[in-house]
Amino acid sequence: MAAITLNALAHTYTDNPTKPEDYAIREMTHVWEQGGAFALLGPSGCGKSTLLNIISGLLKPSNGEVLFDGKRVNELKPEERNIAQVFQFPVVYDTMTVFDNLAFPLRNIGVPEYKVKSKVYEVAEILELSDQLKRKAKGLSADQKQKVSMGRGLVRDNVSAILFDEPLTVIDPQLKWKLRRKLKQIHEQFNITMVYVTHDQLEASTFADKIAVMYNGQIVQFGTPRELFENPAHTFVGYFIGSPGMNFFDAKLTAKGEKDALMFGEHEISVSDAMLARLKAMDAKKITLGIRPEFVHVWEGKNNDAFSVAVDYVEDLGTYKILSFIFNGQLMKARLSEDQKVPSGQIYVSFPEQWTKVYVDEYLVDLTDHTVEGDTAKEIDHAN
Ligand SMILES: Nc1ncnc2c1ncn2[C@@H]1O[C@H](COP(=O)(O)OP(=O)(O)OP(=O)(O)O)[C@@H](O)[C@H]1O
Repeated sequence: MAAITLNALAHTYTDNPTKPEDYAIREMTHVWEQGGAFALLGPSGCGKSTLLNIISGLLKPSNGEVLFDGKRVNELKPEERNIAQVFQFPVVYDTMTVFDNLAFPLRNIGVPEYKVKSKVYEVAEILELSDQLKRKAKGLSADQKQKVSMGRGLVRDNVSAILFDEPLTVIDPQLKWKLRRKLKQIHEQFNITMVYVTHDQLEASTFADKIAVMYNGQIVQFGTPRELFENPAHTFVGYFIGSPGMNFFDAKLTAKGEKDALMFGEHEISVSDAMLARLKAMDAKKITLGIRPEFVHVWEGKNNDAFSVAVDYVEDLGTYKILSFIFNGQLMKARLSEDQKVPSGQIYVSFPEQWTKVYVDEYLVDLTDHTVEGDTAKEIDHAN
């Protein structure tokens, strides 16, 4: 088991990189603490597999270091790193039995046969493969094969970490939740550092205690599912997490009498005086406001403090409804609870100050005094 540190890490697949876009991984410093269950979440092509392959040693980074428990491992081959990697597609030897597949990594390093046996039985029990041990892997279903792949990662006592690269892709939807729960249980039992790569926010938040959201080769936020939902550090996090994602609209800081105000067209959006002062001090040019549909307040009757907007349509999603409305020419969404009256025509909405997030050049302007970890802290500092 190990803490994994990525120190000023960057990677490019091109020979002569000249611009940030030439990098699949843009310079990042990040720590996966020992024993944690983490997810690496992001859209296709953002660099997730590249990062995982650098950690496991399949890929040599162009710049920076990988450290396990503080020791540099850049020069170590994958097999010397004691990392187990589970890929999208099961890696099993079809002609071998399930027992021999599970035993393979142990026999490979000369573990005595009596120990091999007890370890294989233990792991097979956890993965509910005990009654399959004598079968040839060839006849197994896709999810059973993937369980064998996972089992091969778990048999060794000394693994530093297990890396999962979209391991449930080939699994039937109704079995996915079962395997995900199994992984969680395995994590609790073995206390191994686990990094789980996915582009699915539900998969990430059901598996991980903390999620790293990756975008364009960078980790733009590392936090609990709740932190990502309530306080997205980057507009991409607001957009990518949540269903539907955050509403965004551009705003301008404008002098209004003695004071400054944040305007969306003709409408003044309420933010704290401290925020107005911060934006002025930053001389912010590109200001974006974000509010989640869950936090838009929809008034049942006329409310002079709220904005008058036009209902566009209402989508019924069973236990809740999504209201689409037009505000200042822009389509936005609000989530209505099951018992909330469905409005029509001209209605009133307001944006509670606490949930109206302010972004400058896509990064959150955070006035609270909490410590944010890793890259995000740096980037927020930079934005501030
Ligand atoms: N071997 C390679 N040679 C050149 N470019 C590559 C190579 N592998 C990946 N890339 C590029 O690097 C970027 C990151 O790819 P990567 O596969 O790491 O992303 P990903 O987030 O894992 O995507 P996916 O979920 O689709 O696998 C992409 O632009 C991709 O085209």
